[in-house]
Amino acid sequence: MASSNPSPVDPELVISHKFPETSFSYTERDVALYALGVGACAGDALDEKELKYVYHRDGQRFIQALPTFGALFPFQNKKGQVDDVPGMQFDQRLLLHGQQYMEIYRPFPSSGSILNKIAIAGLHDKGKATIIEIETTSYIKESGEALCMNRSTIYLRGAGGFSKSSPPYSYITYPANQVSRVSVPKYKPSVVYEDRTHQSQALLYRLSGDYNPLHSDPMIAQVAGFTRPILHGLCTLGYAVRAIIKSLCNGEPTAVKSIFGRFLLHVYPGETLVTEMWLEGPRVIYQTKVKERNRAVLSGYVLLKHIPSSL
Ligand SMILES: CCCCCCC[C@@H](O)CC(=O)SCCNC(=O)CCNC(=O)[C@H](O)C(C)(C)COP(=O)(O)OP(=O)(O)OC[C@H]1O[C@@H](n2cnc3c(N)ncnc32)[C@H](O)[C@@H]1OP(=O)(O)O
Repeated sequence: MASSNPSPVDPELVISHKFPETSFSYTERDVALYALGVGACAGDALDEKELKYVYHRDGQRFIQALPTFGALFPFQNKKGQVDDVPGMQFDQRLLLHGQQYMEIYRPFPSSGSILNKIAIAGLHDKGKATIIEIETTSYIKESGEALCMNRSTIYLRGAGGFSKSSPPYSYITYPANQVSRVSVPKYKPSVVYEDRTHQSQALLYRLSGDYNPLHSDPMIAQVAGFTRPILHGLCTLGYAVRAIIKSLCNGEPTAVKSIFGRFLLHVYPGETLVTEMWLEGPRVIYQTKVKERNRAVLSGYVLLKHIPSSL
């Protein structure tokens, strides 16, 4: 007899899905708009470590892209979003960004044409939620050189419970030890950096390509369980990584090799982000807290190319 309450996820259909390749172009204006969206120069328009992200400082030829600029590339996938995946039924308003992992292979040009190759990298039944992981590898279109890889972990509240047997369904295509939750050290952080987001931060950040109404529409935010629109997870990650580059890498955006972040709790625009950093060789463990609520909202690590000498 057919069930009146069909399973929200058909795992075989989901993991066999093949996304088409997608391409898009960006300009220096996109690079600068993104930097403003993650708070560059917000506290000081003359900031000598950050002006280069938004302006051709001292005759500099190109605006320099922050490494997290590459986290925007998956959002240009017109045909590479979770709602395009057959075999998935979920309420889009309950979707949350759970984790982000990025590998950066070469510095981002200040403008360019990009080709995205997209694949399902994970699917997990968490009972009350389903987690889907989407991996996007981005290439310079003309040369075919790989620029970066983004693996986005998406937490779909209310869409779990599809496993037919125990243990619950879990599938990944990558080494399990590559992305795991970090334990924040018990000892004092090497550096602490504080940044106040603006009330309109999500409204500014969305112009970089993530138009999810959870970040702009008060009614949708309430349906999703929040008192008002929340900040994009990748905006918070952009603040944290910018704080690390400024504090430990003298503002040099090409110092970063890979980035991992787990979104622990939502952030409301206007709140103050306090990022604590622990330097362990070339690896920076970090935790970002919201000062007003004294709650951790993000933790992870950034792997640098070299051990910083600026401390
Ligand atoms: C292609 C690119 C597409 C990208 C789309 C992104 C679109 C964006 O516009 C959307 C956003 O930016 S949303 C804003 C940013 N994200 C957030 O604010 C979420 C913050 N985190 C939370 O609220 C909770 O951690 C919450 C709710 C996520 C989980 O909390 P709980 O329900 O209490 O979970 P819990 O009971 O602790 O754990 C259940 C199982 O889930 C795993 N888990 C928990 N948090 C996770 C997280 N953040 N990421 C991944 N996995 C997570 C737990 O490990 C647990 O699994 P297991 O039992 O196997 O250990």
